[in-house]
Amino acid sequence: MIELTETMNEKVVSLFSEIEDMNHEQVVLCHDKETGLKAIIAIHNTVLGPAMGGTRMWNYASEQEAMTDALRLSRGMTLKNAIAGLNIGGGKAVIIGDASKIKNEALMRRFGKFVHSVAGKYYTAEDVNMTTRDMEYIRMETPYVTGLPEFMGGAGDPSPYTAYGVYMGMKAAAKKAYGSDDLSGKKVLVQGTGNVGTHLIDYLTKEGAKVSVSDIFEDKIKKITDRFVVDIIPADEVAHANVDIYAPCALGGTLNDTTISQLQCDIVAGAANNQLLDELKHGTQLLERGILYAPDFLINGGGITNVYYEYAGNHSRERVMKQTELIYDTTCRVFDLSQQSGKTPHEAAIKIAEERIKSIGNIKLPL
Ligand SMILES: NC(=O)c1ccc[n+]([C@@H]2O[C@H](COP(=O)([O-])OP(=O)(O)OC[C@H]3O[C@@H](n4cnc5c(N)ncnc54)[C@H](O)[C@@H]3O)[C@@H](O)[C@H]2O)c1
Repeated sequence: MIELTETMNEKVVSLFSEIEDMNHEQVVLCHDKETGLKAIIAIHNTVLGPAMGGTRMWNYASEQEAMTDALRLSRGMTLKNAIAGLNIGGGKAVIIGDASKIKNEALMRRFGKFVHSVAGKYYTAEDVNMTTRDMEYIRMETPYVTGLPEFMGGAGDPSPYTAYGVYMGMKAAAKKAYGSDDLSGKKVLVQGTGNVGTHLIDYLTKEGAKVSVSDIFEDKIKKITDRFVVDIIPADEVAHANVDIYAPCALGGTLNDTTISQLQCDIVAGAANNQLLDELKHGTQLLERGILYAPDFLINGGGITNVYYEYAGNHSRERVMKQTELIYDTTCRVFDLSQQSGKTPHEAAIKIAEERIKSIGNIKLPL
C-alpha cells in the first residue's frame, strides 16, 4: 500500500469537496500509458436516464483545470437535458492534450473502452476538437456513443437544430421585452459566425432583422458576406455595439465585469455555453441593468435534442424540430417565473430543470 503524504491527503479531500459541491454521482479517471490517454468521465446525474454529453479534447493548463471543466460541463448537461424535456441525465468527458498532436485511432479506441467500462451509464458524442470520425473509432469499442455520421445511422450535424432553438428563445425574449416576437427591423448582433451562427443569421435575415456579425477570422466573415446582407463589427467593439439583441455564438464568459456595464442591448440570447462568467453575480448584474438574458443552457438545447433521438432510435428531422420549438414556451415560462420570484432567468431555469429531475425521480421509486 502507498502511504499518503499530507499534501496527497489534502488533494484527495479537495477533489471530493468539489464533487460534493456540485453533487456528482461518479467521476472516472482514465489513463493509458501506451496511447498517452488521460481523460476524465464526469457523470453528474442519471435520475432521468443515462448521462449524456460530448467529449472535449483540450490542452488544459493543469489537471485541476481539466477536472473543473469536466465537473462544470457535466452539471450543465444535467440542467440542459432536464429542461429540454429529454429522458437523459448529464455527463461530460474531457481528454487532456493537444488534439492536433496526440489524437489518433488508438487513443480514441482506448477512450472508447473506458466509455464502455461504465456500462451505459454514460453516452458520449462530439464536443470541441472531436469529429464524427472520432465517434466512429469510439463505436468500434462501445455502443454507448452518439453523434455518429449519417451513413452509420447517426443524426448528423446538430448545429441547425441548435440555431433553431436559439432563434425560438430569442423570439420569446423579444415577446417579453417588446410585446411582440416579430424580429423584423430589430438590430441583432451575432458574435461568432461558425456552424450555429451561420444558421442563426439565415433565420434572422429571412425574418427581416438588421443583422450585424463579428468573428476573429476574416474567412469566416467572408463566407457570411458572400451569402447575406450584414454589417460587420470588429471583435473588440462587440460589447458596446448599438444593437437591440446580442447573440453570443462564439465562446463562453462574454458576460462579465468588463462587458456588462458597456452593453447597449435589451436582450442577450445566443448559443455559446457558459456565457455568464459567474452565474449568480453576472446574471444579477444583467437583471439590475434591465437586460433580458435568455439562459444559454435552455435555448441552445436543440443540438442535444437531435442527439437524443439518435440514441432513442426514433430520429426524424420533424420530431427534433417540433421538440426544439418548445424552447419558445419554456423561455416564456422562465421569464415569468423570474419576474414573479425576483430571481434571475438563469436561476429560474435551474429551478425548472431541478424540479423536473425531482418529480420524475420520485415516480421512479418502487411502489
Ligand atoms: N454546435 C452545436 O450544436 C452547439 C450546441 C450547443 C452549444 N454550442 C455552443 O455554441 C457556440 C458556437 O458553436 P459552433 O458549433 O458554431 O462553433 P464554431 O467553432 O463552428 O464557431 C465558433 C465561431 O466563433 C468564432 N470566434 C471565436 N472567438 C471569437 C471571438 N472572440 N469573437 C468573435 N468570434 C469568435 C470562431 O472563429 C468561429 O467562427 C460554442 O460556444 C458551442 O459550445 C454549440
